[in-house]
Amino acid sequence: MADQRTLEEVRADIDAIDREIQALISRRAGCAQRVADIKLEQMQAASERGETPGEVVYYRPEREAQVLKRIMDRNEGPLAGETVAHIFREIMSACLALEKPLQVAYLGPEGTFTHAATIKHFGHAAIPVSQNTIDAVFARVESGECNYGVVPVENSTEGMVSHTLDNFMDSRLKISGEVEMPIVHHLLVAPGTEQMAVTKICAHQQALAQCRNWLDLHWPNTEREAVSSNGEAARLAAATPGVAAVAGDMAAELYGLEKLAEHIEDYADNTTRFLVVGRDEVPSSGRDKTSIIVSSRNKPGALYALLDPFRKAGVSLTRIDTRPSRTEKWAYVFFIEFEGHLQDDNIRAIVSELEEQSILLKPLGSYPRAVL
Ligand SMILES: O=C(O)C(=O)C[C@]1(C(=O)O)C=C[C@@H](O)C=C1
Repeated sequence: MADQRTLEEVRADIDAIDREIQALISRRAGCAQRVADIKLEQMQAASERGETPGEVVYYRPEREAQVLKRIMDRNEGPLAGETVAHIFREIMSACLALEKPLQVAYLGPEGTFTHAATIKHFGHAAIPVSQNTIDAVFARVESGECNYGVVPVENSTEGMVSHTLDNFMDSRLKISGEVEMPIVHHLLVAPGTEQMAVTKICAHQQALAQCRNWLDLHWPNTEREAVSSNGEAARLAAATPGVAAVAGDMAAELYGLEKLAEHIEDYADNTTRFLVVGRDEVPSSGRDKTSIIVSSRNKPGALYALLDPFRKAGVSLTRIDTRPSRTEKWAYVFFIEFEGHLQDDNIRAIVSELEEQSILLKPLGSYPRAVL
């Protein structure tokens, strides 16, 4: 039967539902506060037992991934599952901030896609802390100044971010999570800037590369300048007459820029993947990935020998990349990523087999597969 309610009746129903939702959110926040007390009590008890008293870890990525995955799996519409999950992402972010506000270092400045990935993963109640370099993100987390860090690790058109992989070679940080962001570039200018007034286009080198064909077609004779980040490009466009920036929506919003052209990336499914780094290992969430660094002697069949344990165990590899070892000329290390958790028996067996035949094996962490 068609819905016969009047506008006033429907709005009265919405008001009643909003009161219920608000009451439930407050109850949920109260539960989060109780969880925080329990975590503190558990840490104090461990310290009294003489176990090494670490810091209380309030953020639980495995739990958050489970909550968000369950939201999406049981969603029945009319809102899309991802939309509802984003709402719960913000509720959990606010609940976690009640327990302990997180300081999250990211590759800045404000307006970069890494900034957007940080907000997407941790929600708006986290405190993003902009860093000028990937090295600085690792350093802020290693020093304890920040709780976690977010760094770019690969782009679907440009490949791996080698500087991130190199940092993992020496860092004791663990991977705590991953974020995937569709990379949508626009040509941005200060409000009121006419197209003919643009004399220079600024962007991060990767953004210039990802929009090369579009720029060659539409702006073949305009100077292009690679700058440190898309956020910096947007800042220059806002401050310098005649400068346009290739950057995303967050940069446009932060620097008050207008879009001369939208979606100028050459490949529609252009995606960048980011890694979340922290000081603690993450327990199994049930839907995990593991990343390791492994190196073997430079001999025939060395790579086959490294991959065969995964084949025998039927474990899917999701990524494999190489980087110079920096310690031995023409020796390489492999960054291998695969499904499963270091706590799983089959993964333990693979790792112990790799340890026997490699000269270097460094687990970088097991972490929940991206849900949002
Ligand atoms: O379950 C916990 O450990 C909580 O702290 C609660 C909660 C939540 O709001 O659901 C909040 C923060 C954590 O990162 C995970 C989940």
